[in-house]
Amino acid sequence: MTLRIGCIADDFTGGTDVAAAFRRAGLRTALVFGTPDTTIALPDDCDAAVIALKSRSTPADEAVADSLAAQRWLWTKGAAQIYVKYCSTFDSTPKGNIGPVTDALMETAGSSVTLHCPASPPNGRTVYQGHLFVHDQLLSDSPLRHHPLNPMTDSALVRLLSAQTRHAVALIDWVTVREGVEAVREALVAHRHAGVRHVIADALTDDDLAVLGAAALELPVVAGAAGLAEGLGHAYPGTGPAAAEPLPRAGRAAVLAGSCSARTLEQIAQFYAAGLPSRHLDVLAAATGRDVTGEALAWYDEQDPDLPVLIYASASPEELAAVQAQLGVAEAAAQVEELLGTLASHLVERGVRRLLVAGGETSGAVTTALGVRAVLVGAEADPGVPWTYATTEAGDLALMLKSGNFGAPDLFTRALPSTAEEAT
Ligand SMILES: Nc1ncnc2c1ncn2[C@@H]1O[C@H](COP(=O)(O)OP(=O)(O)O)[C@@H](O)[C@H]1O
Ligand SMILES: O=C(O)[C@@H](O)C(=O)COP(=O)(O)O
Repeated sequence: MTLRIGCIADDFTGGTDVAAAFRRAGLRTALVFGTPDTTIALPDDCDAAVIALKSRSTPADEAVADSLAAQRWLWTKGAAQIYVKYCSTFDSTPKGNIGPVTDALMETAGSSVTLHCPASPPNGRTVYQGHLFVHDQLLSDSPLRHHPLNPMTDSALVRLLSAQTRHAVALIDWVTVREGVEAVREALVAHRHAGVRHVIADALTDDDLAVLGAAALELPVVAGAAGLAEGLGHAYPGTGPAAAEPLPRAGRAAVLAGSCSARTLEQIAQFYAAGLPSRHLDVLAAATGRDVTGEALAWYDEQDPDLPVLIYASASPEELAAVQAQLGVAEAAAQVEELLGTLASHLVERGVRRLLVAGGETSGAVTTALGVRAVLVGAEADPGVPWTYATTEAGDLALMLKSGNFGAPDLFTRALPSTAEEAT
């Protein structure tokens, strides 16, 4: 098996997002969680493999080391091109990690120029004159300016990336992108001759990203969000729509939510409003030693097995601030991850076979607890939110890992219909 493309994603849900993009482009795609070792085997006939790391907010030297290890592994599988997947809101700080990781991967690949574009039009992220927009707002006016780890207070991508690399950064503007593949290729060559290493491109639509993907096909390293990955995927010869995999239907369905993002809170409210069973986890009580997991499992055992259930730690901004003030941010997060990871293992042991997880960090905790290292990527329920298929010690599992802000408000109820609804 030889991969057409290998991808390194800087978080787990970013990994599912980009894997879904490759699949949309017709590539049979595998997703691996964490730096792979020799025990990880890819399914046969994969065209693309995504390694999802937790390198978005780690110290830059760790992110570089993990990414280089992932690159080495992807090379052993034959990947000729490496795609660096970061967040469509360019989540990073002046210390990194987008600049240092991309520089290191380019250096080992012997590459002198790369193309970047964080646009992801289905999720409202576009780039114009090198400025990143989130729907109708500049990134720096959007809620991302309040991000707890990397507040995005600037929208100018050339300036943001210049702070993270000692190499020159420049822009290919939208007018050039609209001129087509040859114009972009020529601009890339001109920038390379001028000593520019990182070229950021404007993109407003998927068509723009298709142009960029075709122009970047020969570059050893390309970087951006899921949109450019799809553009690249479409540019590979002989790719076409992938067949949908069947969703395992036998077994119960559950949602575990640890994201406190506005969209996840809406999805929780919608699930509750539909009259479906949901239970909130008391994080403060867990921190005092109460058996919150045991109580939640006893509650689960009493529910109608034909209905999906929701168990969540997710909290409103006020509630979150109160818990964090009492426990500290790290301890609060550790409590939540321990609760949701343990619950995931117990639920799968009890027969849950469709599991939707809301939140990037939360998804990391759940996959780790379940011992899931590699999955095959299936159909999307919403843009960037695919079903994936895993094998666990307890049996086969359909797993949906959702980035906090992704998915329509009715995602939970739509993705996990009750057994009676499915039968109709
Ligand atoms: N009730 C709560 N109290 C304190 N922290 C919480 C609570 N619920 C969730 N968290 C924390 O909020 C963070 C949510 O992050 P994550 O799962 O990555 O979601 P997103 O994708 O929305 O960023 C996690 O670190 C989680 O531990
Ligand atoms: O590119 C994107 O927007 C997503 O794939 C992503 O990385 C979102 O980040 P989290 O919400 O932290 O999962």
